Amino acid sequence: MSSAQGFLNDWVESRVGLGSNISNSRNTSVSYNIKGCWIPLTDNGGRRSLGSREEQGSVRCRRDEDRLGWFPPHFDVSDRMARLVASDPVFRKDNRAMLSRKELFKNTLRKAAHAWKRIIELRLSEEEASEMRFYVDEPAFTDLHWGMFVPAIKGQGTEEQQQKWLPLAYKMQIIGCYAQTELGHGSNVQGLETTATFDPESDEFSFIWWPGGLGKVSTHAVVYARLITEGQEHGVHGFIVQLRSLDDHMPLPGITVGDIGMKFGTGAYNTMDNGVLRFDNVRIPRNQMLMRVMRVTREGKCVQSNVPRQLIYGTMVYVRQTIVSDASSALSRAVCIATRYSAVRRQFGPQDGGVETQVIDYKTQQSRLFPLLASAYAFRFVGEWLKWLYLDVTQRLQANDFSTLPEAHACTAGLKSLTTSATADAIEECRKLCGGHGYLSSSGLPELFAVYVPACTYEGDNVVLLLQVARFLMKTVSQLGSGKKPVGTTAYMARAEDLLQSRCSVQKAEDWLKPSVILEAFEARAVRMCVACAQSLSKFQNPEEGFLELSADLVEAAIAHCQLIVVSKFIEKLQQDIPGKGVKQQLQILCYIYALNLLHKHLGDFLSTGCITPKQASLANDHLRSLYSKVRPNAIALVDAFNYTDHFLGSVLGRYDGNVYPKLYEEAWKDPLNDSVVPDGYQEYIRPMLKQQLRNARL
Ligand SMILES: CC/C=C\C/C=C\C/C=C\C/C=C\C/C=C\CCCC(=O)SCCNC(=O)CCNC(=O)[C@H](O)C(C)(C)COP(=O)(O)OP(=O)(O)OC[C@H]1O[C@@H](n2cnc3c(N)ncnc32)[C@H](O)[C@@H]1OP(=O)(O)O
Ligand SMILES: Cc1cc2nc3c(=O)[nH]c(=O)nc-3n(C[C@H](O)[C@H](O)[C@H](O)COP(=O)(O)OP(=O)(O)OC[C@H]3O[C@@H](n4cnc5c(N)ncnc54)[C@H](O)[C@@H]3O)c2cc1C
Repeated sequence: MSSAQGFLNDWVESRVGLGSNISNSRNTSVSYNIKGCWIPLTDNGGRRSLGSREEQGSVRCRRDEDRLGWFPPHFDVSDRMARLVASDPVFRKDNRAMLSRKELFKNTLRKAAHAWKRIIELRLSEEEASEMRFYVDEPAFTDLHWGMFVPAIKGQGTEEQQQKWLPLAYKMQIIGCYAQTELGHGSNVQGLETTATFDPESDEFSFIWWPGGLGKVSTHAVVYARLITEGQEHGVHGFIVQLRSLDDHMPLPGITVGDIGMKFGTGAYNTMDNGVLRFDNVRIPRNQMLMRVMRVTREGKCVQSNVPRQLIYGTMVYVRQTIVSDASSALSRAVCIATRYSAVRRQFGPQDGGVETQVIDYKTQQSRLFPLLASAYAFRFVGEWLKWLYLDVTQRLQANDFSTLPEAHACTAGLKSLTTSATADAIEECRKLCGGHGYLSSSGLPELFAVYVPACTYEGDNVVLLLQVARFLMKTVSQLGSGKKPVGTTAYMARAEDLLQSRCSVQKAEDWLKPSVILEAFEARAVRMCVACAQSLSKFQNPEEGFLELSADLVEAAIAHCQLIVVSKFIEKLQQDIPGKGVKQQLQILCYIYALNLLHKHLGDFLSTGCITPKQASLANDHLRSLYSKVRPNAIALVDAFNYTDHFLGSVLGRYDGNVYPKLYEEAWKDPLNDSVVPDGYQEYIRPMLKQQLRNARL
């Protein structure tokens, strides 16, 4: 097996030198198997050999029986694509922060074109291509083309429209974006001002619009606009619009298009050409309206199909679901950097002058870091479950069963909100966990934060999305007495009466080790917060007014419900058969840490709703502290299990070999400021100043 195919996991004693290794420090050793790779969990000071994983030729072959069947089966694909990208100089990314916007963007185009060439040459499957794009690790127009333009046509186009447009899109003969947001309207999709007016005379639409989309690359867009026919409005629909000539890339007549300018951070999301688009009486053929939900006849009549009109929002549901899995990736990446560096970094230490303490051994470091590690696993599991839920709802929709659509909407909206907010905060926390060096661009964390943080806004502002969850929850509560049994993620509400009365049974710290106890505490908290909101709402004559007035409380209730989903899916995962000695036990510890840390952070909710007593809260905290000690010996193995190459991590602090300090020094010299010893500007500005002071001194 070549180094490009395998995963190095030889754990050997390495030299103990300040900051030159990643190590753990106590004495147990269990085998650990995660994401299909064999990893010995160790804490015997079992340090790994130096040398980045890409460079190593020695590989321990994985055995099939070591695999965790319940992980997505794509480990091999993912591993192969990661190495392919890491070994290709075109995909180099360590110079991004130094490039001007124009250079940066051109380089992104080069990478996208090169990736496409490799995809064709190597005849990569869709899964392989998607993994390759992931490891290239640079936001680009292709994300929107594959992630939104294609799904919009698939989900909202008729069969005939799919047959016409999809082959062109699959072969990249057209490149598309998703143009929905306007200058004045993003969250409020119904309020879009762009109109598509049907003109029966010429069988064409006309548009006036301002979108956020792709400013420099897309030849086509799915544009969302309010449909007007026969002088009447028929809601927002998607329309395929050609923006640029396929010959010379010039905008078509009536179209003004460009980039909206630099965004947050250097490098970061500026590889993406978010754009401005104006239509001035642009005309498109009638059959370019996506007509799965509603058809417009040649005469301009609207014919509603049997699918619910919410399907027009279907692409957003799809993307929100992918964003939850992406949250786990971004979080695990930041946690991998912070954990490895925390094992390398030493500060203070024994009074007798021995070696200083690894900062990972400080309880404060553990209490900040390990809940984030637990969250990375929790989000991975909930992301897998959400993928399943999405596939399930898609299959049902095809069979004209629309019953689970509201739940799918609530789950994707709520979990997108919960996981992206937590991940953005966590990346920043990881930066702080790395002390001063975390602020260096070469730590990889500032760029990761800048690239990631818009996920809290795009694809639905996180608060707006939680309000959607709250609406769904209030509807569920209001139907409790009507005999309609809540199902799926709200099934626990069927036990509302019991949960409103229940008393937590914890008497000693270990009682918090029972999954049923944890689940019940989270269920009781969510139900009580939802019912309290519903009761407050019922006091308003106008429910919409009440909803606005109580929106902050409703958001809290929605968060409680979404956290319950994550906790319960983690617990469900652990009920499955998990091969590998000690693996289940480690995941159980992470599960408890995830849940008990949330409990600790949201203690106000649990205490004020009477779900637990102050004494039980204090026992939970005691227990949480003891769990950190159990994670500590395996912390490095738990982040190695994410199987990230050094190229993908893009962090000097997170290097696999732990060789942080020499590499930090090396990186510093690469900065263009160090190209010359005396800086440009010395003669103009510094020298005259110094001379002036000299003259003044002489005077
Ligand atoms: C080779 C490479 C391969 C692959 C690449 C793969 C993947 C890449 C994937 C993706 C790319 C990822 C990231 C790219 C980065 C950035 C992309 C960002 C793109 C965007 O931002 S696009 C714009 C997104 N915009 C929004 O999200 C707007 C948010 N607003 C809304 O969603 C809605 O307007 C609203 C829900 C907030 C309110 O809408 P409304 O006013 O119409 O709704 P009501 O509150 O009145 O509700 C009416 C009714 O409808 C229900 N509802 C609402 N939304 C949905 C939905 N989405 N699905 C189902 N049902 C929905 C709601 O519950 C109400 O129901 P009720 O029963 O009547 O109560
Ligand atoms: C990097 C990036 C990429 C993007 N890519 C695309 C793309 O490809 N295609 C596309 O069409 N769009 C895209 N967008 C736009 C994005 O989808 C919107 O910005 C997003 O949906 C938020 O809408 P908004 O900007 O109108 O926010 P606003 O709704 O104006 O939000 C502003 C504030 O108002 C609050 N608020 C709004 N409504 C309510 C309410 N009802 N109750 C309480 N509070 C409320 C919000 O919580 C927020 O605090 C992108 C945005 C970014 C940042």
